[in-house]
Amino acid sequence: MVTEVLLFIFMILGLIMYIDFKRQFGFWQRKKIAFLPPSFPMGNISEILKSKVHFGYIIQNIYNHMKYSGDYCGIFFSRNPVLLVLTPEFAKTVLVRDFSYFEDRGVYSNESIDPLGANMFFLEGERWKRIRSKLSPSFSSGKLKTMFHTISDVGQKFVSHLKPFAELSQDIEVYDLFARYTTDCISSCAFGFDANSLKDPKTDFVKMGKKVLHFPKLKALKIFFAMGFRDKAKSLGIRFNDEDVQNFFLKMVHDTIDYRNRTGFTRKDFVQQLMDLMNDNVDESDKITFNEVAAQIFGFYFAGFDSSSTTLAFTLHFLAYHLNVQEKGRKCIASALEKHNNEWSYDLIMDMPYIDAIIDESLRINPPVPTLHRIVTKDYTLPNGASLETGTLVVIPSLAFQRDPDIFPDPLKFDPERFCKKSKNFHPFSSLPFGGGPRYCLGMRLGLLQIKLAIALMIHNFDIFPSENSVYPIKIDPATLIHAPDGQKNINFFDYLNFIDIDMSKLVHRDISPFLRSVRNFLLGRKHTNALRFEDDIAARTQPPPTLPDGPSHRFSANYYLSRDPRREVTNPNVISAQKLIPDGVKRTKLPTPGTIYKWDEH
Ligand code: HEM
Repeated sequence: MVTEVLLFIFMILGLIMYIDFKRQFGFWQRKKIAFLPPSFPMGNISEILKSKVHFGYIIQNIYNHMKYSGDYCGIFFSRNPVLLVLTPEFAKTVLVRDFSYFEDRGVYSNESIDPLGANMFFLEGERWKRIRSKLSPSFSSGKLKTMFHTISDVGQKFVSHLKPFAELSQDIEVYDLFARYTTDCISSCAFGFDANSLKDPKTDFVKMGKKVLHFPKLKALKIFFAMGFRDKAKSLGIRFNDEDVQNFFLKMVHDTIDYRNRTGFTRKDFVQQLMDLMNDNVDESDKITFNEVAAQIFGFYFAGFDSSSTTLAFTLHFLAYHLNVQEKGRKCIASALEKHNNEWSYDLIMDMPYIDAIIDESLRINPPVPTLHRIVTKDYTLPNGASLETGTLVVIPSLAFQRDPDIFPDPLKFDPERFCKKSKNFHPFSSLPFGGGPRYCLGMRLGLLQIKLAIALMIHNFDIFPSENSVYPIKIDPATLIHAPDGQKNINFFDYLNFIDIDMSKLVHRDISPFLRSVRNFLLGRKHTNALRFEDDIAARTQPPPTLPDGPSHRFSANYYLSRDPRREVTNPNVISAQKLIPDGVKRTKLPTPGTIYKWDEH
C-alpha cells in the first residue's frame, strides 16, 4: 500500500514537473524569437549527461545549427531559458554597449558557507564594481613590470628543469608540467611564496589547484544544478569549493598577512597590495575585509592557474606540429634580443609581435574558456521589441565564433599570420579568449606575460617535436569546467611532447640491441657507423677548403707562357710496371686478395 501511495505521489510530481517544463518551453515562442526545440528534462543540452562531449562543443553545435537565425536565438538549459548570441556585433552590444543591463555573470556561489565565493569572478553588482576598481591598478603594466623579475626567475628555473629531459630526449607530459610552472608563477606573484612545484610536483598548492576546477562527475552535476537553480541550491547548502580547499587558502592568506604584520616584512606582490587596501584610510564600509582579501587571492588562483597552463599546453602542442612557425618565432626572439642588449626584460617580452600572434592563434582555436556568461540585471528590450526579464541567462559562444569558417576560413588550421596582418579582417569581437567589456579578464596581462615568457624561453632554448604518444588534434577532456587537454584518465591521451636540445651530439641513437651491436662490430672488425641515418653523423654539406700543395703556376712571377704550354709537358709515359702474362700450360695459383681493410671510420 505504502509503495503504491509513493508511486502515486511520484507520478503526480512527475506530471506537475512535465507540465511546468512544457509551459516553460514555450518561453521563446511567446517572445517570437527563433529557438531550438528543447527536450525534457535537459532542454537543448541533453548530451551533458553523457559526459562525452565538452560543454563548449555542445554550444558550438547549437550555434552552427542556428547561426543564420539573426543576432540571437533562444535555447534552454534544462527548464531555464537562455539567450544565445549569434553574431560578434551583438556580443559587443551585450558586453560593452548595453553592459549596464548585463553586469553579472550569473554563476553560483554561496558565500555564507563558502567565503572564497566572494572572489571577483563570482561577485555581483555594486560589490563587484567596488572590488574591481580597487584591484585594477594592481594589474597595470607598471605593477607587472615590478613583478617581472619574480616571474622571470621561475622562467629560468623552468628552463633548467627542462634541460635534462632535452639532453636525454625524454618525453614530457606538458599539461602537468605547465600546471606546475603557473603554480610557481602565481604563488610567487600572489603570496611572495615559492611553491617549488617544478621540483616537487606533490606540493599542496598543485593538489589544491587541480581540485578547484577538476570535479568528479557527481560534483559537476551538482554545480550544474546549482547554476540553473541558484536559490534552491543555496537553501540546500550546495557549495562550490570543497572544505579542504577553503581551509587551505584561508590559512595560507591568514599566515602570510599575520607574518607580515608581525615582522613588518613587505614585498611587491598581490597580498601586499591587498593588505595596503585593508589598511587604507577610507570609510569603514568601503574597507576591504580579510575574507574579501582571501577570496580575491583564491580568485586569481581559480581564474589564472588552469587557464594559463592549458593555454601553454595547447600552444606548445601546436608548435611541435608546426616547425616553420617555431623557426619564425626563433627569428623574432633573436631580433628582439638584439634590440634589447640580449637581456630578458619586461620590455623584451612586450616586443615580440610574432610570439603574440602564435599565442593569439592558439587561444583562437583552443580558448580555455569556451563560452562567456552574463545574466540580465535589469529588464532589457531586444532589437525585435521583445523584453528579457531580469535573471535571464545570456551566453556568448566564443569558441563557436572562433571556429566559424565564415569568420576564420579553414578554422582549424593553425596560422599565426591571421593575427599578423596590419588590418585584421575580422570583427574585433569574434575572438574573445579573455572576454570583453568592463568585465573582461582582469589578469589578462599577467597571464599573457607568463605564457609569453615560457613560450619564448622554450623556443629559444629547444627544438620541440611531438613524441610517439602525441595525438593531433589534441584530445579534450569532456568533463572539466574549462576547455582543457585530456590528461586525467588514459595515458595515451596525454599530450607528450619531445624536447630535443639543439646540441644533437648528446643524443642517444636508436639502434639494434647492445648484444647484436657487439656481434656486428666483431664481424665487421670495426665500430659500425650508420653514416646516412642520423643528422649528427652525416658529414656537413659545407666542408673546409682543402689544403693542397702549391702547383707549378701558383706564382704570377713564375707564370710564363713558355712554362705553361702543355704541349711541352707531354712526354711518353714512364713504365712503372709491366704486365706479366701467364704462359700457356702453367697452373693458376690463388688470385691475390687486397690485404688489410682500409678503416674509413678512423680517418
Ligand atoms: C591565458 C590565461 C587566461 C585566460 C584565457 C583567461 C580568460 C578569462 C575569461 C574568458 C574571463 C571571463 C571574462 C568575461 O566574462 O568577459 C576571465 C575573467 C577573469 N580572470 Fe582570467 N584568464 C586568464 C588568466 C588570468 C590570470 C592569470 C588571472 C589572475 C591572476 C585572471 C583573473 C581573472 C579574474 C579576476 C576574472 C574575473 C573578472 C571580473 O569578473 O571582473 N585570469 N578570464
